[in-house]
Amino acid sequence: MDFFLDVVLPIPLERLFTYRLSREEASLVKRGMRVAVPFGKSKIYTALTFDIHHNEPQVYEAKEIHQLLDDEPIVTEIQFKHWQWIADYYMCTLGEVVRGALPGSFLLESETLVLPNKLDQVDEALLSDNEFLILEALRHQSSLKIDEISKIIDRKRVLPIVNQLVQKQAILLKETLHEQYRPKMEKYLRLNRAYESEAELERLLEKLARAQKQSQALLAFFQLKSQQKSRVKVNDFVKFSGISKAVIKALIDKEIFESYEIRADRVQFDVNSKEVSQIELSAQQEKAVVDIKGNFENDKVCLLYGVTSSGKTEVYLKFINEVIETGKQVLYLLPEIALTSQLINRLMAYFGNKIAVYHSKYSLNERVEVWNNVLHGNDKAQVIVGTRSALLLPFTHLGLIVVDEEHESSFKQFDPAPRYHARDAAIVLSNLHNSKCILGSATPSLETFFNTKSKKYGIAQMLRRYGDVLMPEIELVDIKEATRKKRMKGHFSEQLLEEISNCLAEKEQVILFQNRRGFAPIVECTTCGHATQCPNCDVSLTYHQHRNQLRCHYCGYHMSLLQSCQACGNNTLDTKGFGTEQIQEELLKLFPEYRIGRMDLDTTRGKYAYEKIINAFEQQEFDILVGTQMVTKGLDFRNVALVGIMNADSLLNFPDYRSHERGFQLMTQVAGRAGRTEKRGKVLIQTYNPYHQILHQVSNYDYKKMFSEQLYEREQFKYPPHVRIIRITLKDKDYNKLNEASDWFASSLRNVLKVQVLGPEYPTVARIRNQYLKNILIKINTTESITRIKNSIRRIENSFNAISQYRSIRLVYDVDHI
Ligand SMILES: Nc1ncnc2c1ncn2[C@@H]1O[C@H](COP(=O)(O)OP(=O)(O)OP(=O)(O)O)[C@@H](O)[C@H]1O
Ligand SMILES: [Zn+2]
Repeated sequence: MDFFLDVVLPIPLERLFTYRLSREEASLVKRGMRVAVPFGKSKIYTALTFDIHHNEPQVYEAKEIHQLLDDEPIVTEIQFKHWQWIADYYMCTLGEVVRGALPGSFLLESETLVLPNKLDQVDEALLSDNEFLILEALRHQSSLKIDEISKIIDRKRVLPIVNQLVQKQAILLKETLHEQYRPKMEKYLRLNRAYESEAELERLLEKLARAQKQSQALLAFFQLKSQQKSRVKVNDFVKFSGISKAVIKALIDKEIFESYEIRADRVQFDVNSKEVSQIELSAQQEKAVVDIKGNFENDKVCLLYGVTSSGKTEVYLKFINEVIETGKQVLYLLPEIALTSQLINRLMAYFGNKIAVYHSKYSLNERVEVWNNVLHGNDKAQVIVGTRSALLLPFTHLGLIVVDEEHESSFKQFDPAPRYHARDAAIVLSNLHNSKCILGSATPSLETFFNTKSKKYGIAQMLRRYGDVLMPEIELVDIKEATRKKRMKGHFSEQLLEEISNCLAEKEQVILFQNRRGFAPIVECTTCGHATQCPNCDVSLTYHQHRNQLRCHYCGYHMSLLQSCQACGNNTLDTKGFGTEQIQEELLKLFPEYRIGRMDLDTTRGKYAYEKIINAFEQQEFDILVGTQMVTKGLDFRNVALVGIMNADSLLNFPDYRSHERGFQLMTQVAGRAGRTEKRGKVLIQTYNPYHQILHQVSNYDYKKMFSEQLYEREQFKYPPHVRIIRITLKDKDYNKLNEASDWFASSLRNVLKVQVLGPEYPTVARIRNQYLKNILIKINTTESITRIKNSIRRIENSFNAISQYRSIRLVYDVDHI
């Protein structure tokens, strides 16, 4: 009897693909292993095995597999179930989920390039013959394809060898080139051991008697060391003593001091582990723990609704601790990579090496390592901290999922497919594992809070800050009046400037929030009104002063700033609106003696740029931090007394049913960064419209009012959580064709579905990278079967694809579009 194997290819194919297996291969294959298979004319793909059977495919000749790549499955049954759910629910293929889930190096293809890494440092004694041959070839050639390697060593089965060489750091795969993981190193200082004894030390001080600065440095070193009772960071030392780096260097050259480096995240662990291994919860936190447990007993997902700085993290820690004591795994999801670094230090202090981190900025190597550790249930990866893709790891016995900042829209993946919501997919995963799930937020999403009202989820609340610190006082500043009376300095009201000065005088720090990056979003001619547009997208170019450039934030197009207007030729170009760069620039003039940092997409491009800025602000190397919404998220700074929101109106005036909810969340979150330790913080919100209801809800911390008002509106106008939304986007370079096609699609939907169909409509930015876009929204009552509707949409899609002139059009489904 013949054996056939169904595999999942990591590409958008609707169906599984079938290959022929030998009897021997069939005895080795288990579901969830990788196989290399030929596909198309000449390509080799890595695919996942799914099913063995005896049914020969009818419409194509089944090819033989190329080779088996694993001895054991690398994907679990639960993962397959979960991924299938994601594919069905979010209307994509299982292959797309697989591609999104597996670390790239699991998916080597015939085209993958292999490059030499640290060839000189490789110990040849540890290489197999084949490994040696490959490295020899790489000494003469800058790169090799997998196929070429196959020829060199004269065998088909090369991927395991390639992986070995990656592990040995002898080679790099092309994708890894951009992603070299460099741990953040911190410089420390210590006294040469030769001077440890008192006698030697005295002799040294005598010797230095004439080098006054050097002996001062030495004394300061001892002072600091006895104060902080731990290792001495070079930066701390400079700040503490005012001793110049030149003097320190002189002492290092004389071999009196020694400098050394430690991986930053490990250091925290070394220092703190003894001091804080015990979690002492406040009464409020204890109560929350009891409430959450109550809900767990009823098998409910539980929302931990706790105001900013109420100490939600410690509550999670308590649960994490209990779960890992039973030997189970924990997944801790965060919306943003930036948040992981602050959190990891905190977690390490409690759980040491049981923590592993997983997100896209980690190298392929490390991701594979974490994958394997999770799969084998190793201690090293008992608690996984990660962003949404961590949800797709091969957990074997998951006991708890924490989704922190559950309201964040970055939990939803936009591009490419699978366009899943990590919070919702986490709840499904937690059900599959029979595990517990906590969602946490100070500003829960309307959906989640609604689910607690309808008793679908449980809720635990913490309405006071930890240590009973008062919530910051929020003041609305009317800048309409001030602008009219010309009493603004740049974009700063008198009140805001005064508060900043007071704060700086007290040696406290300030965060200023502006939701746009760059210098100014529009450069406009005051004579003819022409604004410079992106040639590829329907948006105005943003002015970036630092580079004297106009840039498109959608496609990256840039040009240098023109001297005169392209349309009328007059020298009357002026900027309109403002971004973070302009605020920073104004601050540099207003407060020349202070240090001003900026955190936005432009300053956080490098891999560790994020961490650097956050650390520098933590270490008070900046007095003021200007930022976009990056500064709003869950960061815990100790010394921030004032938060300023430069312009609230821009947050509330988006043409989007969510803009009020989002505005509330953003402002409340950024306000929450102020006054987290003892002294009450202050927040100033500048606005042209101080009567806006959302601003009042923000300044009174009235989440519940916001919730009920918004919920009422959503009910009136039929938006989530009262309906589900599927957004269909059509894309094409041809404007007319797109219009025709999207009309066709929308009217077919209207004919077939008995639900509300809106559009087609152009989005706010109707053309991106020369592709025109049109959206169709489908609103589905929560009582309706969403599966039935998706099936109908698929049938319409099939008819659509049968129309030859529409074939170039791309269709993108976004289920639960947010
Ligand atoms: N039980 C505790 N013992 C000691 N310190 C605590 C305790 N609970 C909270 N804290 C401290 O209070 C501060 C705020 O806690 P945390 O960062 O967990 O707040 P949060 O509720 O997550 O706030 P946000 O929503 O703004 O992120 C932290 O610096 C934390 O170390
Ligand atoms: Zn563009």
